[in-house]
Amino acid sequence: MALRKPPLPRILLNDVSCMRNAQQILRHVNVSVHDGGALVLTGSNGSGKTTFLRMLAGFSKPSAGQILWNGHDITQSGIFHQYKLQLNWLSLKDAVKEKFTVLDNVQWFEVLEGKYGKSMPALELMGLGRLAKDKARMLSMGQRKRLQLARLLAIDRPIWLLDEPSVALDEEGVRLLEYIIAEHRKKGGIVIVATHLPIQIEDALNLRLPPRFPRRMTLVDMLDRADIA
Ligand SMILES: Nc1ncnc2c1ncn2[C@@H]1O[C@H](COP(=O)(O)OP(=O)(O)OP(=O)(O)O)[C@@H](O)[C@H]1O
Repeated sequence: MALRKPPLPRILLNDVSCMRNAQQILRHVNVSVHDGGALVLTGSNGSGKTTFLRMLAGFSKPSAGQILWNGHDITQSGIFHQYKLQLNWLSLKDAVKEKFTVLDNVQWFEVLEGKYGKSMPALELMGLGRLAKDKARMLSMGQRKRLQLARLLAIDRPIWLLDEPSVALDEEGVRLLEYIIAEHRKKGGIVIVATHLPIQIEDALNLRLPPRFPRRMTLVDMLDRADIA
């Protein structure tokens, strides 16, 4: 009887380190995520959670190690082209166009994606249906976050990279976020979340990034030390 090979993880970080501004931010990270999986990144301010997500989004490259998608290094240009079409990125910069209506702010992204018909149901699910025709400048911070989440649903790509997705959401908003994450995972989607606030995500892999090492001493620090001595 032939033994079946275990499936490749969809995403594999193999001994990945990352530098920013000549400082080492991440060191020797090893993580694998399969379809339907979730990874939750926690850690103190400046520990590197956003850096981790940016690297996965291809905005910065690992200084060592590899990020593999379906077993292929995402930094290879042919691979990156396909990989980036799998990603849906949500960050504190919400790219909401204030002069457009709420619906246009979602539909625009959906049309660019070559899709149709999901924007309005997504807004309704996120509790923004009755505001669809209003200008986006009327939205509160929490409503803007709900609009971003509606975009995730309308664009409907398999890998969600979410940087602090629950910031500004009320309790009902957080429950909706948890619901759409769970539903996305049921369809085989992957969710990678950086968060300070608790979000209920069943069977998620938790990665707590260690606090950053102290920055290198500046000339001022050295002079201060010389004063003490
Ligand atoms: N644009 C940048 N250029 C250079 N270095 C940066 C830049 N942004 C952040 N860093 C450095 O990277 C480190 C990690 O930042 P990052 O934003 O990844 O942390 P974080 O864990 O997401 O923090 P927070 O919890 O505050 O959002 C910071 O301490 C900072 O020194």
